[in-house]
Amino acid sequence: MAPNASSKQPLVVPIIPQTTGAVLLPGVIQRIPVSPNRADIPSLLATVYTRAAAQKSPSGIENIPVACVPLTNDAFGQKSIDDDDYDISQTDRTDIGEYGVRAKITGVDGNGRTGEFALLVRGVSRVKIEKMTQERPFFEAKVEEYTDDVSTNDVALQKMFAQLKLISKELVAVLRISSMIPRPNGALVLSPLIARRLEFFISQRELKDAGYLADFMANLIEASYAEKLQVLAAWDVKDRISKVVKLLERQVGSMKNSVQITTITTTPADAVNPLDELNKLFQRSKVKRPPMLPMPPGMKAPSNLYSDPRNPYLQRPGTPGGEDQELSEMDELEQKLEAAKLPAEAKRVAERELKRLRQMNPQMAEYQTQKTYIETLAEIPWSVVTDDRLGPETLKRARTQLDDDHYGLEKAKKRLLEYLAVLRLKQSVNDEVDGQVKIVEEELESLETREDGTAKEELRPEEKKQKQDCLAKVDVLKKKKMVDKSPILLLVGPPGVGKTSLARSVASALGRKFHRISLGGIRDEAEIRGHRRTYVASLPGLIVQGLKKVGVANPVFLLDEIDKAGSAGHYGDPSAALLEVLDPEQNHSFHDHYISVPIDLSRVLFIATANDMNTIPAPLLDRMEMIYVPGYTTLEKRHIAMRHLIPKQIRVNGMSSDKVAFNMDVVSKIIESYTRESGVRSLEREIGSVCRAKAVEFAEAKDDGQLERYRAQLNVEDIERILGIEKFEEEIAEKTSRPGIVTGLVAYSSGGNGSILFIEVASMPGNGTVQLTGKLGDVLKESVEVALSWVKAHAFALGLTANPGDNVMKERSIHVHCPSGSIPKDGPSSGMAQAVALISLFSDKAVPPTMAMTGEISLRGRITAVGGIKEKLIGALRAGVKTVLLPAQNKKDVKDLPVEVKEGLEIIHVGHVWEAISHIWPDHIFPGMEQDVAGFESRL
Ligand SMILES: Nc1ncnc2c1ncn2[C@@H]1O[C@H](COP(=O)(O)OP(=O)(O)OP(=O)(O)O)[C@@H](O)[C@H]1O
Repeated sequence: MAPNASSKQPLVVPIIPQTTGAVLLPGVIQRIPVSPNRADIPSLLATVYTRAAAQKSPSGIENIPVACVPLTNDAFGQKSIDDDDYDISQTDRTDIGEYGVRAKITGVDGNGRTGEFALLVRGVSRVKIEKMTQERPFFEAKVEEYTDDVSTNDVALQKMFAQLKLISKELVAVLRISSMIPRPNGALVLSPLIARRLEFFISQRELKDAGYLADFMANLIEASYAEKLQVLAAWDVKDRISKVVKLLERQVGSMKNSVQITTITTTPADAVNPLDELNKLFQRSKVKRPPMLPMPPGMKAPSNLYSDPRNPYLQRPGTPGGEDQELSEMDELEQKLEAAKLPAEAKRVAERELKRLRQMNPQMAEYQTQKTYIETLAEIPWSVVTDDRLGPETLKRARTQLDDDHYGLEKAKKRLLEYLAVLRLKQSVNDEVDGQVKIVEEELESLETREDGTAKEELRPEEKKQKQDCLAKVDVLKKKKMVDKSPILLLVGPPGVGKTSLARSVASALGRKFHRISLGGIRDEAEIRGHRRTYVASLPGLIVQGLKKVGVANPVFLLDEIDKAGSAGHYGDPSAALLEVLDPEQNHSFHDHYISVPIDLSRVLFIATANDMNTIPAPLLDRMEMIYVPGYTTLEKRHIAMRHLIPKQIRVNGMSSDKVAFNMDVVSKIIESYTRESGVRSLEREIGSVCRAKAVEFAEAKDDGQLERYRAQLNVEDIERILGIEKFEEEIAEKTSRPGIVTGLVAYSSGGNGSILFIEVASMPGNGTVQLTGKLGDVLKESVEVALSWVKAHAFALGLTANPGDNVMKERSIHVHCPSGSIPKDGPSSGMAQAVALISLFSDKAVPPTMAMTGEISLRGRITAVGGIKEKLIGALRAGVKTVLLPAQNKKDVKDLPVEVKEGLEIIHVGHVWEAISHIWPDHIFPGMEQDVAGFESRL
């Protein structure tokens, strides 16, 4: 016996002598035509049927084994026999070959008109004839059965198997290429789909299937009768593989050389062409004839391959032993669509498109586009949702989550919790309504069923009325349900203040999936809405892509940097598309150009972020609820650093708290000398740099075996050594006090940041003109003029002119400049500072540089309220200001200030310019001040 085969018990089986050069191989289904002069087959069949009936076998004759044995020919030292010449009565046992294949008769295919018929047999395993036990009316013999016994540890076999797979795939590849070449009518081509399936089939085979794959491939290729007999006689798997590989190499070589392939099989004309059958099988068209497709070993071959659920090619995913990938692409798509539970409209479209796809030739370029579209439809989470974790514990859990992740931000957290509370309330109302609906529906059901559980045929009049009442009640209750139109939240604040991470915390507190869509720099509406399918390489928009990615219909979407999305331009208006996304009234039927079926976005919780509200189009802003996330004070930053950023960076950089330790001084040093920002992003970066530097130090000390020299605790000197020279110094320290320079305060709308601003006024000989530089807006220019008018009007009272009638601007011009780069400045809030700067210049008295001021000025010198007090004062404190003059009307804003600011700054409220200058220069006597103030007060 061959080393790679094992024998089983001998068994006695009827023999079907194979004529016409056909050779059945194990795992292959073959159609054996039976000519009228073959008397042996009818009697063989009769016996088989009788045996099957005696066994009461449910699968009929399939259970009765037979053996297909080729007749001997020259290759085996005997004669070659043609089908028509074959006469069983003239055949004796010497004409029957030594080797054959145990087979099952899987069907009988008859032609009622001609009386001809064919047997459908499936090869199971190789057999060797031991002894002929009967010759008439049909041959029967005692045979020994052999099955492949493959050792998976056999290295040589592994190599041969790899080679077999390789050359098999090459054959498919060559077939595929040759199919693309135009050929005469009727010539056989291998469809790309089949080729792919075939490739897949080959690559799926494992070492244990080595012999089976060799048989499979031998059946596919062009080979002479003798060569096929040699394959049949190759009991040893290695021997068989080497024979088949040689045949395959020859086939591939000849195909490569010839462009024209008309047929690749030498099977007789009336036998089934395997390629043809493969095409049919894989396309699953409704062909009548069973294919000559090899079945996996041990697999039952059903008589109808196309409908039998045991057919591996038809098995559904998940069924045991099923090769789901073997399903046709169409089936997979259909199943995907089914699983996606599309809403009615989408379903209609999907079915229509699937139908179109079925009619398309897979070689058409459009085929793939069409397929991708249907796949995208199936991948959109139409109905899949994650459970909102909105129970009694929600608010508590959300609070803890927000507090754990963020320091401070009380107002933002409060607003987010309010939002969650509303969401929960809505849901509990809905749950209650659902409960009531259920009770009414149960009532309805009991009304319509008899006691024995069967449905009543007709209702009594009073029952009919009761039913109508119930239906009306259900209607009313359903209307009571709160539609979950989640408001869109907009988090506005400077960069790095935790807007993104707040949104992330909300998502995790709700147990929803989180997805970030970056809108910065989007100019093309199609990026949000997708491209129409008529465009080449069209894709769905960011929203649909996001839905596909998260795979649920109720995620949290963060629309990051909504203020930086472009407005109407060359490529449509992205903000108009956003409007549709964000409007709770519209977003239950969002329209993506690519998908072109309305998509319900109402269950998505949108949270948008922006740095600057001013650039958000008004209609968009109108749809959102704003939550302001202000910048942090140094104190807050210190806490954030100690509690969140340092532990995070220590972890991220592979250190631990016993290897690197920060203290408050170190953190303050980093905040004050290396960062200047409203948020904490740079701070986090710098802390990261320090951790990395310490990691290097630690690793070096460890490598040198000098761990005792390593110091975990950081000090201020370490910071200077690690982070280099200080990046920022106190701005105020740069300035020495000079007449004509005043420190103003600004809150930049871009970035929500506050800072100080120097107003410089210089005087020069001239004719009373005023020059303004420093990127000043119109309102600011006007406030300079108002300030100048007041100073000119009160020049004498201020002691700037000798006589009441003199013009302070006579023979001089002034130049007002607001340095600090290209930052655009506008707004009236520097009016007071302008007036003070002019007075300082004309009177030659400097204003203390640590004093800053903000306030609008009226023509009569009154100081009125301004906005952005918190940012301005935080900025002022950061810049080293000690005293600030604020309008008296802004007293209420001071209450909300962080303690650190209140304690760090002396805040003086003033109502009039006179009041301001009396605080600035307390020792100076202005000649007309008392009279002017008295006059001013009497006019109030
Ligand atoms: N209050 C805070 N407590 C703890 N960590 C914070 C806090 N604020 C910000 N952070 C941290 O600062 C980093 C930057 O925050 P985030 O990315 O959320 O900023 P952002 O406001 O979204 O900025 P941008 O506008 O630039 O997108 C994150 O690592 C975040 O965890």
